[in-house]
Amino acid sequence: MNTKITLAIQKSGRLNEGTIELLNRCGIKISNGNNHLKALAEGFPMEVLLLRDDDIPQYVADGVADIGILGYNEVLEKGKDIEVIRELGFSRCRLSIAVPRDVNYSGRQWLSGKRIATSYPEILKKFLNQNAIDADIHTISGSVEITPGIGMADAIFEIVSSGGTLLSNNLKEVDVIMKSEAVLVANKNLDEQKSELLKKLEFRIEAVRKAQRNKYILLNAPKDKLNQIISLIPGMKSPTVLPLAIEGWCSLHSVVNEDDFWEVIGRLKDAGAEGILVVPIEKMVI
Ligand SMILES: Nc1ncnc2c1ncn2[C@@H]1O[C@H](COP(=O)(O)OP(=O)(O)OP(=O)(O)O)[C@@H](O)[C@H]1O
Ligand SMILES: O=P(O)(O)OC[C@H]1O[C@H](OP(=O)(O)OP(=O)(O)O)[C@H](O)[C@@H]1O
Ligand SMILES: [Mg+2]
Repeated sequence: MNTKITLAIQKSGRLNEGTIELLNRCGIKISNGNNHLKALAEGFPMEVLLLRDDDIPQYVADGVADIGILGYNEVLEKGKDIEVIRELGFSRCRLSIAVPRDVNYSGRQWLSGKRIATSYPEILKKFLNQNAIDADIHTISGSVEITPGIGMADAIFEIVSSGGTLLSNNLKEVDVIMKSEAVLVANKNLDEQKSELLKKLEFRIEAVRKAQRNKYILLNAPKDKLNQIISLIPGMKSPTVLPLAIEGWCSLHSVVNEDDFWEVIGRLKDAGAEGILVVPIEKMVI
């Protein structure tokens, strides 16, 4: 089968690094860098289009690209008829209302009659409609945070991550409207062969994401505490238990989820575990 799947990714910017890293972890290397609009991938039957992120929804909807990677915020803003396949766990941010630091923001109705600057007018429009707020939307493509300071707007609706840009422009975040992260999207009418390739890519992404969310854990445990310790780290099927050279002790190998990692470590120590080692997992297939 000679079919290739065409993936649209951001040429440069906030998504580019995370996208390339994810592809690399999936065993896919983009060969001729990012100086071209089109690149060939090694390690997967794939062609890559390097675009501005704003254009990706249209390319995917039209079928010029079969699949794409972009921020969920941009998918919502463009409102094209494309399918969101899965979240990818990078370029995490939120879209928030922010106002000058000295404003006494009493609630959403404060926005009534105000001028709000944004690069995401459609998402903002929907939010204002849902809350029955009548406000002026000023659409600009960048540097939204400077607009209140120069008297162009009373509030902004923008991407916030660390909050550093707001801080340096004397603004404060007052309302988080949505959360976003990079997502994999697809054209809704892929033929059978391309759907098959998409499934293979999803399988690789799933293995990488699972590995990122989990850690491999090795520890020594007194045999009389084994059952209690096993219940704390059940692992994929069950932990591996190996005898130690010292009588009455064994070594336990398992997998622990990153989210409850510190809590579990604390409980393992309380239960008598010693010599705890935690190592990253490269890929994880269940
Ligand atoms: N500070 C941030 N932290 C995390 N994610 C972010 C941040 N800023 C933007 N993003 C995410 O990355 C996406 C792309 O952001 P970027 O600033 O590179 O866009 P852009 O300037 O519109 O790029 P392009 O030139 O491709 O149009 C955003 O739509 C958002 O999903
Ligand atoms: O809360 P922070 O961590 O400060 O991040 C938020 C900023 O990041 C993005 O801009 P970016 O830095 O990508 O610059 P851009 O204006 O070129 O998009 C976004 O548009 C915000 O301005
Ligand atoms: Mg853009």
